[in-house]
Amino acid sequence: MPTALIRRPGPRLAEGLVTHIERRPVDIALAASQWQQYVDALHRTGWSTVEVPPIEECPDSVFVEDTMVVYGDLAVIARAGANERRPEAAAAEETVAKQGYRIAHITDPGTLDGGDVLKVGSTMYVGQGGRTNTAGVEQLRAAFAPLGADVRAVPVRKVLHLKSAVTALPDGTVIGYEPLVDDPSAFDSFRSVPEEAGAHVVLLGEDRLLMAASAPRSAELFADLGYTPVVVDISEFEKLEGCVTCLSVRLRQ
Ligand SMILES: NC(=O)NCCC[C@H](N)C(=O)O
Repeated sequence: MPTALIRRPGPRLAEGLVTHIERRPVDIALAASQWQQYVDALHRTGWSTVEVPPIEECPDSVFVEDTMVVYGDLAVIARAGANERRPEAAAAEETVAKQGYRIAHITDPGTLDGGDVLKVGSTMYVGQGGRTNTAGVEQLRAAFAPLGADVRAVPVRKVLHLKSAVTALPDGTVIGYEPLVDDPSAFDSFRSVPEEAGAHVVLLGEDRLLMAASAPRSAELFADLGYTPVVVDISEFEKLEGCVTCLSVRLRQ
């Protein structure tokens, strides 16, 4: 059974960072119930989950994907591009180490957020220009090249993270809402979707795609392509520039 790391939202969630959008009030109780529904969707589709212990002082800690990049048997622990988020990494590292992963670190002067890394087979696209810097990309390449990964930097300026702009379908097609993709030609294959949140899918296996309720037309498009959308409402996390990908770290091996 595949496993996903998750991290329960804390009481300060509403104070999470916003960079590219206007701040809107977050309903904490609704966020808690949406988080539970996200976790339930993982369980329903055959995933087991492991909780990283919550860290109450960090409002953005629920976005656990940003703390690491996992490929093969190695977890590279990120060094967040936003100072406020750096304390999130330690407990995430302990949790993934307990799952049997070898550990490496992004170190000063490197910065990297897991949300900037999109893996498509052995290609690892890394968004550079926001939270992730050149040194972060180089360190990631040094860590994963020995495992056969081809680490490629791609520009990200219009949105928070690379995976706020693009993710990939099970056949490797990169999908994105074009007005927010800096350079669609950076990807081996690219297909546009009609909504911003339609660019965000988590591959659940067996052609199921976890996606947000805010992208109904994209869900229809994916259903027409033969995929099965599994839809969750994550409105309270979207107010903090979060998407379905960032609420878990999928451990696929
Ligand atoms: N991987 C992601 O998309 N993470 C979302 C992080 C949102 C959070 N408010 C932040 O600005 O860091």
